[in-house]
Amino acid sequence: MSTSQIAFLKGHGTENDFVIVPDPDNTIDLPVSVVARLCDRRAGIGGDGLLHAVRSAAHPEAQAMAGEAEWFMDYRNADGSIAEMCGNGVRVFAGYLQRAGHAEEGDLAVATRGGVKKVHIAKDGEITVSMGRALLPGDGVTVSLGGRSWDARNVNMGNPHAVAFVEDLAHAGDLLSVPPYSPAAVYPEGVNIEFVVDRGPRHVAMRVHERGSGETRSCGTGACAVAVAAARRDGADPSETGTPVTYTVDLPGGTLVITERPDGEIEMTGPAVIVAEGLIDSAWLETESA
Ligand SMILES: N[C@@H](CCC[C@H](N)C(=O)O)C(=O)O
Repeated sequence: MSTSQIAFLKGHGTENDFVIVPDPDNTIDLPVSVVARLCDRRAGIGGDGLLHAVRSAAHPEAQAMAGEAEWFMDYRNADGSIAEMCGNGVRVFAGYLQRAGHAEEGDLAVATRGGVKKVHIAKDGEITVSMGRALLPGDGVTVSLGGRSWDARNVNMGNPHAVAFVEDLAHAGDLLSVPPYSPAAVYPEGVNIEFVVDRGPRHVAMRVHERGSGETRSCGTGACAVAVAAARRDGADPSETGTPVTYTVDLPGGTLVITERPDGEIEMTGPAVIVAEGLIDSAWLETESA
């Protein structure tokens, strides 16, 4: 960890919140322990995750994408673990790039561990991300929580999800602070678990327990996984009908609109908000790092 002060921003997308650390040349070392402390809501800045903003050419995991996307979103969960993708994170990352003058309204590309994501920043500030295709491995999955169990759908959006349709979101109770059980054989790297209820035609509501972060108020990849699982449950498959299918997904922190296109591409639209920017105190970093 460098001893000089480190700039940060704080942002959120439908209240899935992030500490953003701009580091164009990839000179800031962010070990697991430092990420976890920065994301700590009492002793640190606080966030569901951290977005390390690095030029693709300067990051070994992103160099191969540098020709397509100038910036790499090096995403970390709140516990410091690395994840392949973060849907809300990509929108907030694009919002940061625009604020910093690295991107303008319109189209841009962002490199992630889940590949290059195409992003559109609209005039009204809403951001649409092409999230790629969902994979739906056929594994039967059971999610258990508080003495109840549900059959769940295994959906991969670059990162793993188990989607359980439940009778009442309250069944997830306060127990979302305790990790729900899901089979390690299907998810050796852990899993994000979504609990879903119907709100109306092609309109659902969900809560999520995120791998590496606990219960969060929103999850973009989770909302995409939920929309695809709901569509298949409802007998809708755009690749068969040639017609896009759109679901509105309500989360505790806001609403995301998810469209699956006939070619399988999933588009997620929602807000991105930059709340603050400042400097991480170097004395705190040195003390805490010691
Ligand atoms: N909140 C994110 C997902 C972040 C990664 C996830 N916790 C994982 O470990 O896969 C989103 O908006 O997609």
